[in-house]
Amino acid sequence: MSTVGNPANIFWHENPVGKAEREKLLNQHGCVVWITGLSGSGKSTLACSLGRELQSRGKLSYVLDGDNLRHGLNKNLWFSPESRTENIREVAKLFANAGLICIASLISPYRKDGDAYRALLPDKKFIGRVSFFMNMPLQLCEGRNPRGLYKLARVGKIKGFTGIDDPYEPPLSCEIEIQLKDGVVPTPNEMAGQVVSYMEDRGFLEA
Ligand SMILES: Nc1ncnc2c1ncn2[C@@H]1O[C@H](COP(=O)(O)OS(=O)(=O)O)[C@@H](OP(=O)(O)O)[C@H]1O
Ligand SMILES: Nc1ncnc2c1ncn2[C@@H]1O[C@H](COP(=O)(O)OP(=O)(O)O)[C@@H](O)[C@H]1O
Repeated sequence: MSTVGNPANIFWHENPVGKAEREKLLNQHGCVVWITGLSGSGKSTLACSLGRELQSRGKLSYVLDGDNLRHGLNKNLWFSPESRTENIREVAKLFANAGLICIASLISPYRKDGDAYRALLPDKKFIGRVSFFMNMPLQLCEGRNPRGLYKLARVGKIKGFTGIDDPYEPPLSCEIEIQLKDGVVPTPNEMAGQVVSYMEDRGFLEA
């Protein structure tokens, strides 16, 4: 019997420098800021603005964008339910463990996956997470239509597009929900400010 790929032959190596030491060095807590929402809801915009705000405060963050990962690490994944579940998952946890503020921006359309991410990052004291729901109406996202993908989905040239012929299940619980205020979209700076205040209040920005 072949032993290639047998998990019994794979061993965990403990690193003498632990997360707490890395965090002390960086003076911050490694955590995942999870941003979910429809395509065009503003996830990447918020992620960039938040990254910039944290940088200006001397905090080390890194944006993991669903689109970007699909250019490299996840380039073999497509948009089947299984692939969507696989996308990012463990990578965010690794970044948080490295002591970084990992800003994970991805549609993450299925509720059960959101629950799995929460289970993956269970203890706020060690690997905290802040879930963000960009609760923007489909009509607005579709109207923005930044890469013309909604149009293609509407005429059946892209199959299984989230919000059109594939579901988006809004999360049942999240730390922060971004919504229109009197029909107006908050500015990227306003949104980033909201997350930073949340993180400050909960001590994520100091070790
Ligand atoms: N079928 C289908 N459904 C949804 N989105 C699609 C699809 N095909 C391509 N795209 C583009 O891929 C981006 C979403 O990638 P994600 O990794 O965030 O999606 S997922 O979490 O795995 O569902 C998404 O980018 P964003 O607009 O940045 O969200 C789309 O531009
Ligand atoms: N708060 C905002 N105010 C104004 N325009 C926005 C805002 N957020 C996003 N946009 C615009 O909407 C489009 C889609 O945003 P993007 O961040 O790419 O969404 P997503 O990553 O969810 O697909 C972009 O053209 C962006 O400039």
